[in-house]
Amino acid sequence: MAININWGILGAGNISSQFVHDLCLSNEKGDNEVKHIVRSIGTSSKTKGQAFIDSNCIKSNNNEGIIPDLQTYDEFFTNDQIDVVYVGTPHPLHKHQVIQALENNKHVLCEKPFTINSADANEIIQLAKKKNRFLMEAVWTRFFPSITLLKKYIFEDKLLGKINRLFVDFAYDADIENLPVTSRLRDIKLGGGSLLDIGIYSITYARILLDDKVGIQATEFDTKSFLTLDPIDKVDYTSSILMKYVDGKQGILTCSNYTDGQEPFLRLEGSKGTLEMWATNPARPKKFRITFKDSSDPIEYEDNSAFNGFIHEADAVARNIILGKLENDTMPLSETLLVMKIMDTVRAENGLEYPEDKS
Ligand SMILES: NC(=O)C1=CN([C@@H]2O[C@H](COP(=O)(O)OP(=O)(O)OC[C@H]3O[C@@H](n4cnc5c(N)ncnc54)[C@H](OP(=O)(O)O)[C@@H]3O)[C@@H](O)[C@H]2O)C=CC1
Ligand SMILES: O=C1OC[C@@H](O)[C@H](O)[C@H]1O
Repeated sequence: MAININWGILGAGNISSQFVHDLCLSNEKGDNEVKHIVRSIGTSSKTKGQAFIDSNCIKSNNNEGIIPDLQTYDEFFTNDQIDVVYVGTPHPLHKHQVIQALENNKHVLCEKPFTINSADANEIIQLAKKKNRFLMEAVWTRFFPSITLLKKYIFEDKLLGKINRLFVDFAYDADIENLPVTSRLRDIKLGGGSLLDIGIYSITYARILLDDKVGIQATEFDTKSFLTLDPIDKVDYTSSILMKYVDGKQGILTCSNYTDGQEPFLRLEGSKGTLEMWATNPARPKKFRITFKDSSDPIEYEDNSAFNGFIHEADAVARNIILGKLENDTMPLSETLLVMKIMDTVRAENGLEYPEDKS
């Protein structure tokens, strides 16, 4: 079945570029039943928006004959050719922009973290229900083929046996000291710090690999945590979370903006074997190896496709919308709330408050 889906891309920045790259590549290859059409770029600067179109090679021949509109944010939300808005702006803007999109009857795929706290997340989830629109947090990691395969190996085939521990470290040297204080990584008003930006992935891996359930069906767990707050910026650049599930298995989940992490960035230990994962960007699970205690042949997997990996979530969103679904089974809104609540708890334990927490 051919599916056409019309995207509006909000914010002509880094992640929107990477997302749009995959949509255009998919159209160019021509072997996807889903045609992703970029209808509009919502941007604060049309010059920047034009550069975005040029540098990402959005052309009529890879965009179903369409040259996207360049629109101000206000024009963008009332564009009636847009089916679904992709929100690719800094974290604190997400809430208001998701509300604007929903109020204009658009479906929404919103970048992680969905909002700054779970109360705000809940507010927009309720609005999406009221407006009868699809809404999802863009946790692209969950949609990679490697993750589907790993869940089968771990939970159905039980290749690793009984799972005992998971170590995940998302760390890269962001050269914080030399970034302008207005950078979204540093500025508390732009949701700066590591937990909401990259710690969310360490938590996501724990949710994927330590629990075969998702959202409201999740297995019970407990957490303890440490954040180190920068005395000047007042946000965290180092975060450590311990997670313990009711059956005793533990997650040791860390992240840092101060240092490049070691490879493999992830190790899952079971009674029969060990899973390790490698990635230049741990959000993209493109390579893993499972080794066995009984010396049977290891299982190795590597995804060498030219896609960044956003195509998997984009296809899932398009299919859900065409079917009239309001949320996605792989990344339901209750899972967003669950992860947001973990981050609320970690922040409360460590005194990290954003302006949004006070409103
Ligand atoms: N899924 C993933 O792997 C990744 C997700 N992200 C998420 O995407 C979001 C955006 O991150 P990223 O693309 O790196 O950020 P960028 O700063 O590169 O881009 C954000 C864009 O948002 C727009 N914007 C609107 N208001 C502001 C403002 N006050 N300050 C800065 N930008 C503004 C700008 O677009 P314009 O000028 O066109 O209006 C800007 O280019 C974050 O929430 C982040 O967590 C980020 C990286 C990877
Ligand atoms: O989501 C993300 O993944 C990759 C990181 O480099 C980036 O800061 C973050 O937003």
